[in-house]
Amino acid sequence: MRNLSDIVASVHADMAEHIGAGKVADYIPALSRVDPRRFGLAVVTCSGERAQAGDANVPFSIQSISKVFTLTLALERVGARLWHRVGREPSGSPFNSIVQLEQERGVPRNPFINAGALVVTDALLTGRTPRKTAAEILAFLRKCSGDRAVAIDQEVAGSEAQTGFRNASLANFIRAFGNLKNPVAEVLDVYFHQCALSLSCVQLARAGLFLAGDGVDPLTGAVVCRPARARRVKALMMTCGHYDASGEFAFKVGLPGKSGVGGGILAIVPKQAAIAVWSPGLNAAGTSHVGALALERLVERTGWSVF
Ligand SMILES: NC(=O)CC[C@H](N)C(=O)O
Repeated sequence: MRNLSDIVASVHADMAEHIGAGKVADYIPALSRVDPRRFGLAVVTCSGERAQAGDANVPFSIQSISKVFTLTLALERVGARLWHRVGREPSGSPFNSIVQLEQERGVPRNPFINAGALVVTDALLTGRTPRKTAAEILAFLRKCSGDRAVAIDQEVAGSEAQTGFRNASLANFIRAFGNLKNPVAEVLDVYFHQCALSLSCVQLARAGLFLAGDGVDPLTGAVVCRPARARRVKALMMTCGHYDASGEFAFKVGLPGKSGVGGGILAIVPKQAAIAVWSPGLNAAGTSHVGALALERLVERTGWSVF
């Protein structure tokens, strides 16, 4: 393999003709204002090697990528009991779909669709206030990234609340089946704050590195979760991380990944590295168009596909 920095630079160069493609999320002003020509890429390996390109130090809204971290936290807190309340199968439906919830009696298909993420957030909230819960999620991201500067964008959180009618519907529907334990307003409050976490590619790749290290941060030795948990979170990222485009991402990239409508993607190379890419233009499934393409090229050149 060529030098990692050279590969990352070559992927960045190859994206020049694609940058700007896709549709920037426009459901809230703070996202619609983002320049579609932004592109960042960061890689951190388990041996501490780092490479980055473009806007890799510019913070962006990680949105649904936060679901990877809340799932890890909730599993640590409530253990396997969580699986009585949320499934582990791909949904084949868009991230904010409600259709399966009625047929499946309020048990969401998986923790990465919005319905499932709301149940996971509810599990984190039990016994705590929304404020404390959001603060714990933020503290977890700061711990994983090793960066105290990681923050929640309060403007994004506020706009999510003003426009979150779908999420409110999902939460009320789940609550009607008894699968939310806390008041809907509190669950939504925490969920909107976790979606508003703001990290750069460098911070996000670093934060995800414990998943490459089987639950242990390979650079500090800190234990984040048990190896089996890290393996399972990665399995779900592979099968469900991109909603109804998860099969396509596995086919083209071949890594466990999680997308967010802010245009970020976190991808994990088991035992080797964590990668974060950011380009705000989305495909129809809400995954960064150029981000997915950049990962495809990176994996071709590193041989990092798990398949
Ligand atoms: N896919 C996403 O990133 C969705 C997150 C968005 N805030 C929502 O809940 O609708």
